[in-house]
Amino acid sequence: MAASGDVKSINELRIFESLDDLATDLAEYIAQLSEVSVRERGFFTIALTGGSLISLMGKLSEAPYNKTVDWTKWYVFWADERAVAKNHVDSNYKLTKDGFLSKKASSAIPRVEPRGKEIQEDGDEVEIVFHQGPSRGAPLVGGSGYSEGGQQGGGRLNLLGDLSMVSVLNSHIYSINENLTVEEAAREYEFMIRQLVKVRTIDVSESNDCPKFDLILLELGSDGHVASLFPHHISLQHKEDWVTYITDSPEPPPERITFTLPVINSASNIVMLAVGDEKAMVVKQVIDHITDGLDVSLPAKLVSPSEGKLVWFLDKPSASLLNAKIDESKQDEI
Ligand SMILES: O=C1O[C@H](COP(=O)(O)O)[C@@H](O)[C@H](O)[C@H]1O
Repeated sequence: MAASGDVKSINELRIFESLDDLATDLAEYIAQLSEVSVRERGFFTIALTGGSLISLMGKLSEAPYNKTVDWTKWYVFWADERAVAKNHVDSNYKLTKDGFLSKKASSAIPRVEPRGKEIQEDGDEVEIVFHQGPSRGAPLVGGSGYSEGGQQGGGRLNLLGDLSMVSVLNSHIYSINENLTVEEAAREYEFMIRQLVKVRTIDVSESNDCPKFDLILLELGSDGHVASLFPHHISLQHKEDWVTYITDSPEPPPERITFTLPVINSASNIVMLAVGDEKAMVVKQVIDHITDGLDVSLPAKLVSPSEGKLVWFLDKPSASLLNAKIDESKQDEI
């Protein structure tokens, strides 16, 4: 595994012709990870963030996933949250609930078209899957500091009835407590995660005892931030805490809670998402520019799973400035 900040830590770049293709493949990827985790561990622990990520994973609520994903085994967390009320427009919880967890289905079919490989500037080969054109492919086979169930008792499991919704149990949705100070909320969230690690609902990293989420989904901010880990911020140095807080976010709102880097880098799988041409420069800086040591000016460069896999999902505009050299001769082999 490559050192932090080294581009070699990226295991795969996926670049898509359209947002629709990206969303289709993202849903398929998450569904496959869910299937593997449920088969191997009996649970799927997924940590979400905000931004356009939530709408881009919306196809999971559509056919076939609405019926094939074992939603009852999902445990949902937030890798970062803004310290606002849960019904506030800035809340990542609200974004997820409105845009995903309570979404009705339609009937799209996921498609994947793998195309090539990329040779990085340093000579390392990164698997690259280049997606283009109208999709064609196969449907998936197989299948507050407190949880929502803590408030309401029971979930909205509807396995026997309406299958058209994302049927995650309310008791498996671990939102951050809006009624505490940001410091208390971070502490309480970490405590709750520790309890779930203790009983192995959340897996554990053997190398550092950190929680090992099955999947953490991150979106690259224009300034290179991920979750609520911002450039040059002291929180980038936090090694002991699993969850920390900030009160001086450069982007509003100022108070936020975030997973620390050791937790992010202990995940089994990390998805890094960036879309739109406004992300093109920062994508280039993070992927193409090789730096020595810890580059605290671009937190996304510090995302480097110690045992897991990091896959980038980009659309063409966000990837437009990359020095990606696509090996055309290999495109048909993949
Ligand atoms: O503040 C946040 O921003 C990122 C996405 O960055 P943006 O520049 O696209 O708005 C998001 O992933 C993160 O969860 C959130 O809190």
